[in-house]
Amino acid sequence: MELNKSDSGLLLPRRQTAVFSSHLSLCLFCFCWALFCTLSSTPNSETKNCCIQSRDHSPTYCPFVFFFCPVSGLQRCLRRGMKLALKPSYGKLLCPAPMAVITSQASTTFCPPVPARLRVRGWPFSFLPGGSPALAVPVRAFSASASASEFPERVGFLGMGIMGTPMAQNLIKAGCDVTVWNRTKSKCDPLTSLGAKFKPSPEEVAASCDVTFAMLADPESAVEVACGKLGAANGMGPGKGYVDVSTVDGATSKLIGERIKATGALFLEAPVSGSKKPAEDGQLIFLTAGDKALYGSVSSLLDIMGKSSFYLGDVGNGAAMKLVVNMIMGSMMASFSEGLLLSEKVGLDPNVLVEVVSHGAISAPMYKLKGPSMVQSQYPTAFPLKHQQKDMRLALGLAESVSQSTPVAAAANELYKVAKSHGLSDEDFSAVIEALKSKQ
Ligand SMILES: NC(=O)C1=CN([C@@H]2O[C@H](COP(=O)(O)OP(=O)(O)OC[C@H]3O[C@@H](n4cnc5c(N)ncnc54)[C@H](OP(=O)(O)O)[C@@H]3O)[C@@H](O)[C@H]2O)C=CC1
Ligand SMILES: O=CCCC(=O)O
Repeated sequence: MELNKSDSGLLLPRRQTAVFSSHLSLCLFCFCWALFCTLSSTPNSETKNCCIQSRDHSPTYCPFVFFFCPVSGLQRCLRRGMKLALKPSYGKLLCPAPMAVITSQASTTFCPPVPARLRVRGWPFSFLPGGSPALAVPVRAFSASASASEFPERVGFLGMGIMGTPMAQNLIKAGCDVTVWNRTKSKCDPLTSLGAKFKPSPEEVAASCDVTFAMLADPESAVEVACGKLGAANGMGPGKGYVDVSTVDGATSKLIGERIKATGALFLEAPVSGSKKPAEDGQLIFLTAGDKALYGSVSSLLDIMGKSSFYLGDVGNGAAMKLVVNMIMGSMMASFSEGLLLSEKVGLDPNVLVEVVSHGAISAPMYKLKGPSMVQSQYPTAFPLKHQQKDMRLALGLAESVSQSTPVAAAANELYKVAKSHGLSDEDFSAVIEALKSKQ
């Protein structure tokens, strides 16, 4: 066997020397990387409320992730007593590339949720029975005057549709104690199998939770669930909060808010921008208005479900902002549909049009996401067409209330109505293109 003389004078096999030096280089690289990132990073709004979601990370990697997390200012967050939450995007943003891959891997098998009694406040590690370390989400009690750093203990969620389901799932995965309800009970099954509790009415959910979210189809269902016979308002009271994340008009939101507040509870409207995929990825945008104390109290929950939130003042402003955004989106989609069909009619490849648009000033993620399937007449539902038409109708009502002229949106609304009359209500709203085809 060939031998090398090491610096210390020891004689080592040549292969061992090579292995030793490659390990040494790796350690050196890791150390330099951690040092560089620690020095170069500061806690920002991304890291401020971050916490490690135990289900998203294999415990094998958790300490590894944590080792690198000085990197991201995470240890500094901890030292300052901030809540910790690590989202895959967080990993992608701040960790080196290989880490991004590791941190975005979900591992429910190896990293079970941390039981509340085993969580250690202010320290991210807890030890599960069997000795496997997992990362814990510190949980604190909710109060109406809670600051942004507090975490409501028991969270209710009403409405397990396309949006409500992934939003509630993200809360469960983050370690929240979640209780769910849905008109069609079977849609709660995926949530209860993840650990959620079930209650048979909105009233009972609200009565058993500190804060209750509602994600319902339209103004009628939002009012029914909040103020109806077995509605959430009956279970509300001082020290509780109700957050309506459905897309409704301002008048509906005010009605619900008044009913909730009459019980002594707090109310926040918080409709969301972003569709099915952002809901799954915890990347929604919340447009909130109402009780600011409640906004502060639930901000950590909004951070789990979304990437940003706006506080817009009085109830009605969040609803108005959401309707204006969706009015623009509805018109954009109608116009895009016309463009796709016109390009095809004049002998162009609509796929190339999608590509051209994506390079220019009118580029929008929505076109890139939905264009290719629209060309193939496929409309996998993320945002149901019936909801887009509802939003156009409500936006036109808003415009009417202040005598604002909106002829483009009014024309687009007609197209959505035609699409609905062709049985496309439950297709994605991009199916509005079919209304233009059938006209010809
Ligand atoms: N999908 C999207 O991309 C987005 C949607 N939104 C908005 O979010 C809200 C929900 O959307 P989404 O999840 O897509 O819609 P879905 O149609 O998938 O879900 C609607 C939910 O409302 C419930 N519901 C409907 N009518 C009633 C009623 N009368 N009483 C009780 N519950 C009722 C449904 O219960 P059941 O299961 O029993 O039918 C279901 O839970 C809408 O306001 C929509 O405009 C906002 C942003 C994006
Ligand atoms: O209300 C639906 C919004 C859909 C989106 O923002 O992509």
